[in-house]
Amino acid sequence: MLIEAEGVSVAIGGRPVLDGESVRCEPGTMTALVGPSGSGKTTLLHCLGLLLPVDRGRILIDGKDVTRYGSAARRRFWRDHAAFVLQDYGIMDEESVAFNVTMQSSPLGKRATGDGKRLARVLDQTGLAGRQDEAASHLSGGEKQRLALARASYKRAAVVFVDEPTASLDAANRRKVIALLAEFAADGCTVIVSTHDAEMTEACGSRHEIGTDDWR
Ligand SMILES: Nc1ncnc2c1ncn2[C@@H]1O[C@H](COP(=O)(O)OP(=O)(O)OP(=O)(O)O)[C@@H](O)[C@H]1O
Repeated sequence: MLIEAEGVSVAIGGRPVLDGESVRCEPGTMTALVGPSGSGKTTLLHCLGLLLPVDRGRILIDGKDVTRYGSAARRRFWRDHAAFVLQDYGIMDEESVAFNVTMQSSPLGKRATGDGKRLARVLDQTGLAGRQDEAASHLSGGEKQRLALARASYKRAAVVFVDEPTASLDAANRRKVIALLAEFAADGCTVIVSTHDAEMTEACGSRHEIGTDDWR
C-alpha cells in the first residue's frame, strides 16, 4: 500500500507542530521519519496512520484521498490493513502472549483461535519462543516491544507503523528488530518508522527529515 502525506500541517494546543510535511511511503520499502526530539516524528506517524486528524494538507492511500475518512472507514483500515507498534506497545497485560499476538487478526468480538504454526514462527522470529502461555505482564519493556512486532508479523499487515523501535534496546536486539522490519518490507509491506537511530535510518530505503523537503 502506498501511503502519502501531502503538505500536512498540524497544530496541537494552538502550537504548530507540523508545517507542510510531504512524504511518500512505498510498499516494499522502509521509510524513516527522522528529526530532532520534539520535531514531530510521532505526530506525522500518527497522521499517516489516520490516528490523528490533519489541519491542512492530505493523506492518501494508494492515491485515494482519505483525509476526511470517518471513524468507520478508519477502523476498517486499521483492522484490515494496518499494524501499529507504538510507544505504549498496545499490549493487554492480563492476557497471554499468544492472545496478544493473535488478537488483531481475529474477527471483531471473537477470541482468537489462531494458526499455531504461524504463531510459533513469529514468536521464534521475535525471540519469544515457548512463552505463548505466559501473561504479557511478565514481559520486560523490550520483550513487550517484540511482542508488538510479533503481532504485526502475525497479522501480515500491508502497512506497519512503528514508533522508535530501537530506543532502549541493546545493540544485539536493535539489529534483530531492524532485520525483522526489513523482512516485513521484503514481503511487500510498507514499513514506516519514526526514529533517532542512525543504524535504523541507514537500513531504511527512504528517509524523510521533518521540517525539510529532504526525502530520498
Ligand atoms: N498530546 C499532546 N499535547 C501537547 N503537545 C503535544 C502532544 N503531542 C505532541 N505534542 C508536542 O508536539 C511536538 C512534537 O511531538 P512528537 O512526539 O511528534 O515529536 P517527536 O519528534 O516524535 O519527538 P521525540 O523524538 O522526542 O519522541 C512536541 O513539542 C510535543 O510537545
